[in-house]
Amino acid sequence: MSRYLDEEAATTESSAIAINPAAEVVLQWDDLNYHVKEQQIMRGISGEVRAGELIAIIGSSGAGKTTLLNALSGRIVGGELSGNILFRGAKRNPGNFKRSTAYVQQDDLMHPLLTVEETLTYASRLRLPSSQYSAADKNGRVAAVIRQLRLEAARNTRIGDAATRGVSGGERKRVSIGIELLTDPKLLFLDEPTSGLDSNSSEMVVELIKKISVEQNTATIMTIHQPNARIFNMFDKVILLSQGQLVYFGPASASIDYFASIGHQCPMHENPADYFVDLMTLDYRSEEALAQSKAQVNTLVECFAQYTTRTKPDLNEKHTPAGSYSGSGMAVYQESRAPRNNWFYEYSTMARRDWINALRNVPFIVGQVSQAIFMALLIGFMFFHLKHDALSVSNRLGVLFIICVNATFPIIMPVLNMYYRERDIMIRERSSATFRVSSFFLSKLTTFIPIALTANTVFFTGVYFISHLTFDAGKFFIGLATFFCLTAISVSFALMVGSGIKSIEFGFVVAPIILTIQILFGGLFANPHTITPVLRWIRWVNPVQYGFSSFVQNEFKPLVFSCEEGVQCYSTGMQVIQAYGAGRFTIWQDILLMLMLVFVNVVAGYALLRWTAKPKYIWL
Ligand SMILES: Nc1ncnc2c1ncn2[C@@H]1O[C@H](COP(=O)(O)OP(=O)(O)OP(=O)(O)O)[C@@H](O)[C@H]1O
Repeated sequence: MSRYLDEEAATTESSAIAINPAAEVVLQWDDLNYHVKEQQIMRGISGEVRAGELIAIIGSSGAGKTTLLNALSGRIVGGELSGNILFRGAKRNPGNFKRSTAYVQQDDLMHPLLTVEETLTYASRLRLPSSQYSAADKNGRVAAVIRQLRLEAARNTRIGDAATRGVSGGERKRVSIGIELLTDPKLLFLDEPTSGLDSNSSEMVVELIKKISVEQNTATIMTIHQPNARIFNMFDKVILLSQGQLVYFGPASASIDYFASIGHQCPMHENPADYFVDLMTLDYRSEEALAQSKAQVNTLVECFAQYTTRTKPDLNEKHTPAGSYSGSGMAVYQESRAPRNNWFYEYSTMARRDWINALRNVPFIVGQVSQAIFMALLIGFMFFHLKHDALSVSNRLGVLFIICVNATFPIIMPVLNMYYRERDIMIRERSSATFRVSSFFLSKLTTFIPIALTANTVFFTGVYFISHLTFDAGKFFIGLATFFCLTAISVSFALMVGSGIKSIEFGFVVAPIILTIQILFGGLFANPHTITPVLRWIRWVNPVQYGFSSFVQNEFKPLVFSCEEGVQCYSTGMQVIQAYGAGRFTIWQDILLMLMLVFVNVVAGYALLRWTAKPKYIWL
């Protein structure tokens, strides 16, 4: 089969790269077109990549590099994609394709508080099936990747982020690549692996990618904006794109001769990539310049189209895939499915990682504990040493209500914030089919709830004793149980909002609105029985009301108050309970209903996360 410029290049003396025509064709694509609404973003792109080859997609900004990479890696969302893509000679099956390939995203989304070694170790535990790799094998794989990517010196450095200094940009990129290499993929995609790196780090990263492609016989496709000459020479082949169209696809070493043959001789000392990108870029400085550059791009595209009509690859031609495929080239590729780890192993690995992350998150822990202590002192002294006179009724109600409110905002907002950050990492990890959504969700729940409970026990105990609510062990523990339920509802509510609403900005608008409604209808400001029937249903789903009702009954039931003569006041706690509509359910029923709300939030959060985290990719 002919392959664009391979044959000529392999025989030209100027070709520095030995292209192996016998290497397995790992991915072939033919006549790829992509539109979004009326806009045609990619037009008639064809090509292929072989085992051990490194191909770079080069073009100016907006040329369609990422779109092509996403189409090839099965990550196109929205729009209309047409054409043919074959993986190892057969049509792709999304599950198997994801497991045999790896994709290094442009943004290195990783847990900032883990060290390089920990990051790779947890990734190896989650990605490599325990049925095939023992713990020692997994550690061996991590050690090999650390060596291969020259990360020895940084192995104990934390990844870091904008807030905390960690590894350098180049090391960070190498860790991202390392995570993907753990599974020894047949096909590796990298989106702008050099973006944001200085020239030395960029060269080192591309050199490593090249070495890995050769040593592991991996077919590698990467996008790159404008490589320097040394990087350009490391590519086996390049795909030059302009306006979503192919200007050149063939060996990097043959590109200069090709452009010279169509009248564009690259000057001696100019970087070929810069020269080609300049030729392919539209010039918006004036109308005339734009028309000229458009005409030039059209000519380049036409020249290449004419050149390749003679050598167009035939996608129905069979290759020899390592996996089995049946029938014609259009069969679905069926490489044996990689087994998953069992659920409990996945969950315990993630829970351990989450605990490390949470405990190292000093601002989160300090914030939770210090707000608990501060609020305990503030509220405790605001309602210091409650008496049993008429005035103490409203104070008692006030302190109980504030305890409920303190179990909402101060817990939900930080948990939501942390969850959003982790959810993005999870979506990146899930795009390589690393683990189940259920183990991720439960691991988050079982990390956040104990942390929130510990900090808030300090708050509840402080307020309870400083404000002198009824000193009775039974009452204290019932109050604590009520507070625990409210805390668990808040954590599960934060996870539900974070799972259901993809946009952080929108999530941070919706959550406070719902909380404000819960507080307004919580039972202190309006008697639940007198609320208009149109809004009365809110009480069924309002944890603040169940919590307040439970606290009020627990505190007020046996109390009597001394009323001054001639002044109307509540003389017994039962009168207060009735006046505030707090006795609709018993304390235990309130607690049970709160536990049911936790359950509903957890189930809804899990279902929403499954739905929102499910990639909606278009497949060919
Ligand atoms: N889903 C989409 N909806 C609308 N326009 C899109 C969509 N996807 C891509 N485009 C447009 O298609 C063009 C190519 O985008 P793409 O991201 O592939 O370019 P690129 O070459 O990777 O650019 P850069 O180097 O700046 O990342 C751009 O003009 C972009 O705005």
